[in-house]
Amino acid sequence: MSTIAAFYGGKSILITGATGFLGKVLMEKLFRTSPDLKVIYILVRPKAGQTLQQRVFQILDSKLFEKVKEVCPNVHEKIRAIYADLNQNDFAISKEDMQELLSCTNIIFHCAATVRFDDTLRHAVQLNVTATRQLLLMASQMPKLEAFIHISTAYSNCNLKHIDEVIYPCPVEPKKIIDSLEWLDDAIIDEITPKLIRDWPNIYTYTKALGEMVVQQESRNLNIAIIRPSIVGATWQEPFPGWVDNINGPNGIIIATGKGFLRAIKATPMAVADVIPVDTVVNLMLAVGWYTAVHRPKSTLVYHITSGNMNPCNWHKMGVQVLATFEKIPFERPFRRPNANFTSNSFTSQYWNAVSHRAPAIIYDCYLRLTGRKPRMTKLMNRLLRTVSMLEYFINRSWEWSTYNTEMLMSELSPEDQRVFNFDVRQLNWLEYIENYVLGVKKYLLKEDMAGIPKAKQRLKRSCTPYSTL
Ligand SMILES: CCCCCCCCCCCCCCCCCCCCCC(=O)SCCNC(=O)CCNC(=O)[C@H](O)C(C)(C)COP(=O)(O)OP(=O)(O)OC[C@H]1O[C@@H](n2cnc3c(N)ncnc32)[C@H](O)[C@@H]1OP(=O)(O)O
Ligand SMILES: NC(=O)C1=CN([C@@H]2O[C@H](COP(=O)(O)OP(=O)(O)OC[C@H]3O[C@@H](n4cnc5c(N)ncnc54)[C@H](OP(=O)(O)O)[C@@H]3O)[C@@H](O)[C@H]2O)C=CC1
Repeated sequence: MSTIAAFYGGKSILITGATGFLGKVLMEKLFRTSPDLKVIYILVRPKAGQTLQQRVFQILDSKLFEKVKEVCPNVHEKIRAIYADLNQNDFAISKEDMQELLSCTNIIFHCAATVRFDDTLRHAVQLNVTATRQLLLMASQMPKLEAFIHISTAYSNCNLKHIDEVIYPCPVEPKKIIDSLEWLDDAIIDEITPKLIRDWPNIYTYTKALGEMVVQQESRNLNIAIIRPSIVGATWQEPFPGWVDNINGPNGIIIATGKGFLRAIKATPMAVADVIPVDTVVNLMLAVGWYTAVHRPKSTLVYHITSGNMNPCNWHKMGVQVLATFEKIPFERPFRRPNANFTSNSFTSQYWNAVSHRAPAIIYDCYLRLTGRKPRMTKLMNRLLRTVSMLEYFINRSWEWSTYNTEMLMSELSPEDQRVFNFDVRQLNWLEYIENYVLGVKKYLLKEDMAGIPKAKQRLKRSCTPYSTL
């Protein structure tokens, strides 16, 4: 029997961000490996016209949770959705719910965050910094709390080239920023933002760094650990390969390339593509939860969960394999035949943007106008190019993350735990992983029918010019 799985048995676990990409995979694994856990509290807000219960049912009824229903048939009874908005004071949690959380919680996994690169500083600080402080305050009032696991990002210190498993100080104290945001108006905040974030590439990474500082400052006597994943990608193995559910990170680029919109990307082909499968991250999170609670390290340990130093893949290798997979498993109704290149030169990149992106979009919009339809390709292309430009920072650089704590933890696990909670990325076969990833994007994100593959292949063979069937 796995020691880690047994540890979570009978426990009350609080998860923030449970409706997000990482949070869902975390819940799935917890229920599947520790079906005798007591309860998972999830802090949820109503969204897109759905109540909390509807959101929970939608998650539990998804393909991701199919295996869970076999091992934990009463899973619905073990999830307790608590109304909460992390943007508000006290998270707008009712008194009764708060009382229950404070008196029962054993473990906290804090995953909620805004991951948008272009969020406003006010909103990003509220969610990634102030809410973390608030949650730590709650945690300090939980008599049964055994561990608080904070999810950060490997890029919280991406202004450095070599990053150790330590919390780095930020130039401005988080408290000062939180306080000043209370009285500064939005126009002034916009003006000072570039000066505040200095050499961080965006507000997201900057506020995640501030969030870590808050964890360090407000840790009191809590048992805390920080986990820093790099670019979180589709599942590698569990519960099945290739599961993804949002367009963040590489996912949107894979779609845009597979649909033939994106033909050139400004990237350094030999830079490390530090993608890490989401199930690998979740396995580490659960191992860290156990280790932190049971071994109670004296200080807050930081764990990097990255692939570059143990099993590196570069953007060239990834790109070639993505394109090769499109030949085998094409996406339906592409704008053009998928065919993309990386260019590391700004001038060439601008040339391709004009010739291969903007010009075809303008021509296609003319065609739509002439046929009495509403033009939309130029707008779509401009948004896509804006998105790609925001990701460029991460695909034109390599970082070195030390992984002593992660390796130490691996060596602490029993052979059974190393198998059930495998986070040894050295075992990852990139070519196989990337193929499953692209297939997962087609199946779970685009929701395309696999039965259409032969027809899509035939069309691909015939095509070399834009399709008009978009
Ligand atoms: C040989 C060549 C072969 C080539 C083949 C290809 C090979 C594969 C190579 C892969 C290289 C991968 C590089 C990954 C680097 C990731 C680094 C992450 C590092 C940090 C990791 C973290 O620690 S943390 C999580 C990261 N956090 C995000 O990753 C959020 C980013 N994101 C946003 O901050 C917002 O998205 C932003 C952008 C403001 C737009 O915002 P926005 O207001 O315009 O609105 P939306 O977000 O709603 O998106 C509006 C439209 O952009 C489309 N779109 C959105 N994302 C997209 C995306 N990634 N790629 C494409 N298209 C995307 C979407 O499909 C919509 O299309 P539509 O208009 O048709 O609806
Ligand atoms: N994905 C990645 O590549 C990486 C992610 N990370 C970190 O992992 C964590 C999880 O990221 P990921 O799952 O990808 O992100 P998602 O955007 O998929 O999920 C974010 C979660 O936070 C919740 N949330 C956001 N705002 C609020 C709010 N006001 N009140 C309550 N809940 C809120 C969302 O709820 P709702 O569904 O209601 O919006 C959602 O559950 C984050 O801390 C992120 O920084 C780190 C490295 C890479």
